[in-house]
Amino acid sequence: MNSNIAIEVRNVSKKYKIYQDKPVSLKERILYTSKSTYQEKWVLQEVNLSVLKGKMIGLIGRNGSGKSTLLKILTRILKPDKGEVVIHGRVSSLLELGAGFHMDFTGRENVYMNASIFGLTRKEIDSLLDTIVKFSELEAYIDNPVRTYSSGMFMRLAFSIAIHVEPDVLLIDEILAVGDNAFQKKCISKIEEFKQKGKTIVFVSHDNGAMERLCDELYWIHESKIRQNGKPDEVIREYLDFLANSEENRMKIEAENQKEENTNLDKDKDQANQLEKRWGTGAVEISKVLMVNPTSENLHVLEKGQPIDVELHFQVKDNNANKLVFGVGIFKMDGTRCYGTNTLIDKVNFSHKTSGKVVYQIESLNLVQGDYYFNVACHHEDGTPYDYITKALNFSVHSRENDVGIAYIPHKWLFLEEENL
Ligand SMILES: Nc1ncnc2c1ncn2[C@@H]1O[C@H](COP(=O)(O)OP(=O)(O)OP(=O)(O)O)[C@@H](O)[C@H]1O
Repeated sequence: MNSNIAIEVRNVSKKYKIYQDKPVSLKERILYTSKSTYQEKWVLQEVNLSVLKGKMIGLIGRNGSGKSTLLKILTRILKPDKGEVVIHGRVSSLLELGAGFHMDFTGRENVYMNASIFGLTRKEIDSLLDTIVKFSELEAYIDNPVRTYSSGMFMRLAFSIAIHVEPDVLLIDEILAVGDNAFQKKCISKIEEFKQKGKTIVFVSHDNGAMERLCDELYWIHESKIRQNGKPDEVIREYLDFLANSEENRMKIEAENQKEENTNLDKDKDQANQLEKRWGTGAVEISKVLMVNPTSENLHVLEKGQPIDVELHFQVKDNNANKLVFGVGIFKMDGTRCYGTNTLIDKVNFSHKTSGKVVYQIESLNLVQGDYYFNVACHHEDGTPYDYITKALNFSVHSRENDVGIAYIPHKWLFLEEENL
């Protein structure tokens, strides 16, 4: 093995046994004494990777793709069924440390127990204890049993031990999912400090932004195999495109199901059900709602900030229908209204009486990542409903940013030195 390599994973495969029809009662246990049936499921297949000393790699992939299993194999909590792993140097794993905690012992006792696993003497731990406790910000709780800790406190202590025992290789699983923002920042700057000291790090996280910023190389694990590895920005782009396509397919299937449901509803005379989705006199009918971009594709998945046209195709069924007002409402899938307006509110005079289409043009779709739907409506100026459709269109917004809430509010940040105030 090249002396610059810290971690080498060669043809590693791992399978789990998935048990079926587990007997639940004592009677069942007695009656079905034969061995339980199980299926074998390969959760890692022929995984190869190597990490140079001083480099930080990240593992990304959807839930259940096998990232944590690989980390457990690196930590030696699990043995691979095939292949081998070679690691040079002392390994500290956040996974192992967390798992190694004794719930009835205090935080302080756990520091001693865990650090001693790494070969530190009592004297060495004595001199490190204050630093470990201070970093974890658990001074007030360090003499309480860890079973009384929240998951955030638990991870803070585990992370603090993991980085202070001076390992050569650090394995971290989802540290950014717990703890508050301030602590996450501290973790990230500690990880950066670690990198500068030439330590090797394997990092698993769903925070693509942090992965792109911190890692030298990413491995995308998909359905138990490495699908791609390389420069973080390239791998993340491919990964997001893949997710957007899967989402597109999911939304298409949902749209198809909804279409089918609507057709069934038309046939069904259950008025109550129909009213929930669609109501109005029918004097004007919204026959089609489409989201299109400048090349006129019918879209379901959009990038945050992209321009988009929403087309409302309508047919005037009754010539007495006049003073038409068209409206749209954008909702999150949980029913939260994000925005709503209509041609009357926007003072757009709509005097046409013939069939056609109304286009609601959005210059920049500033919604944060998530799933949404459109409600659309046509009514008379006096409020007489012609056609109201709930969930006329489902769509997803994808974003490479991690802002939260509903919509992006245009803003900037300014930093002024004290002397300039
Ligand atoms: N002890 C176990 N017994 C059986 N199946 C398991 C066991 N642990 C994990 N699995 C299965 O193995 C697969 C890979 O799990 P793993 O936890 O490695 O995925 P992951 O990529 O880390 O997912 P996540 O992002 O949700 O943490 C999943 O299908 C999971 O259900």
